[in-house]
Amino acid sequence: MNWDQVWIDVNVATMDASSSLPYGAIENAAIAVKDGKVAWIGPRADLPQFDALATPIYRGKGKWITPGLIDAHTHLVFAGSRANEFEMRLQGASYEDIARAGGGIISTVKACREADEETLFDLGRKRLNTLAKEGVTTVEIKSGYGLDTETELKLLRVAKALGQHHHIDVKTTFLGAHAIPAEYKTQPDAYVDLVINDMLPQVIQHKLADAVDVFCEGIAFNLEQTERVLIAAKNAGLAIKLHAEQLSNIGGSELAARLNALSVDHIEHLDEAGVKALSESGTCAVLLPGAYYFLRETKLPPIELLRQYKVPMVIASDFNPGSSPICSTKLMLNMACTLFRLTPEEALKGMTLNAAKALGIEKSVGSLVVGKQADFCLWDISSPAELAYTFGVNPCEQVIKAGKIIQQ
Ligand SMILES: N=CN[C@@H](CCC(=O)O)C(=O)O
Ligand SMILES: [Zn+2]
Repeated sequence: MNWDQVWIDVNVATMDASSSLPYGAIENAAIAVKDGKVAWIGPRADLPQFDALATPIYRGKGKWITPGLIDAHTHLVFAGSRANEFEMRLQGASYEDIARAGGGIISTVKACREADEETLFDLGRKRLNTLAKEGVTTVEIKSGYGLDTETELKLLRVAKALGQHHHIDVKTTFLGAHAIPAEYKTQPDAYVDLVINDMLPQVIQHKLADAVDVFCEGIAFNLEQTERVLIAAKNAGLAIKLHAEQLSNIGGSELAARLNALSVDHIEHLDEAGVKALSESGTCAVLLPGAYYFLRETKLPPIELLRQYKVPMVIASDFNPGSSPICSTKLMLNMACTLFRLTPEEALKGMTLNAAKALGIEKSVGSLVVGKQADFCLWDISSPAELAYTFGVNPCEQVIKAGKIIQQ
């Protein structure tokens, strides 16, 4: 056999959907990589003969390999800070009070309109570096802090550039319909027209987004406005996603399911009819424990129903300055278990295979099987449950992206 690299003496949580074992685990395993892809994976004892003198061999000393982590929901290109709102909330104001008074998303919009691309790029790169240290190999980045054509395009250009200059793969999502900007406060439908007729065509023309998202909520866009944006995106051939049922239930998830969205995100207020709709359409449920924690929400997402209806559950950081200023996948895995009562295996699946599904890239990443991209991490842990169990220690020893060691 002629391989580029081989990892031996490792245990692998493959997250292979066809395995009946927890985590799809193969103990005392080996992985061979060729041309950036997994060329062979299985028990070490079955590893075919290869030219051991000509092939770099990495010995894992019994440590664990998992697929590279995928953070499927972030707003990580932003300027400014909202620590003042954190203080206001500690004095009794709610997230909605602050948003309705012109703070919240709108205050980050002001900072992003003022920031130049270089500044935004530098901020974004530091955040990607932080995620990479914790094993992230793919991240989704949304726009949505511009709310005018120029700034929305600027944020997407920065997100794209980050993907081109960083080892982490970046999937971009156009979220022009994130909030109603002050200039359109009294005419939200005219803002939706702007999103559809001015922003979206330019996003498409410059190939700036893989998907389109809308914040469907009482403080943002109603069902009808949401549907208009999602249909325009679909007609243009883009994938769609939705921020839905975060603070109330206005039926966003059922709409998203009817339109075959890749995912609905937040969904604390989702009911059984909504869960059923997701299950029928194959739409993923993206759970965001960081926002749940930071906003001190009390309504839990319907985890048991999601299990019952076999809706793929995804865990993401939602990293943003307002509702989840937390740039840590490890903490998300932990909170998915402690706050939402997911098992560590469900949480890890939510940041690997199911996260890939939520981005429409599950054919190439998300699990370790022959033919998929060789994106994986070597962790100094004694069982995969430790990834969700500990926080504040970083057991990530090596990150491999498309077969290249990008961090060790
Ligand atoms: N819910 C809407 N959007 C973001 C919040 C962004 C903000 O508060 O800046 C979220 O996913 O939580
Ligand atoms: Zn979000």
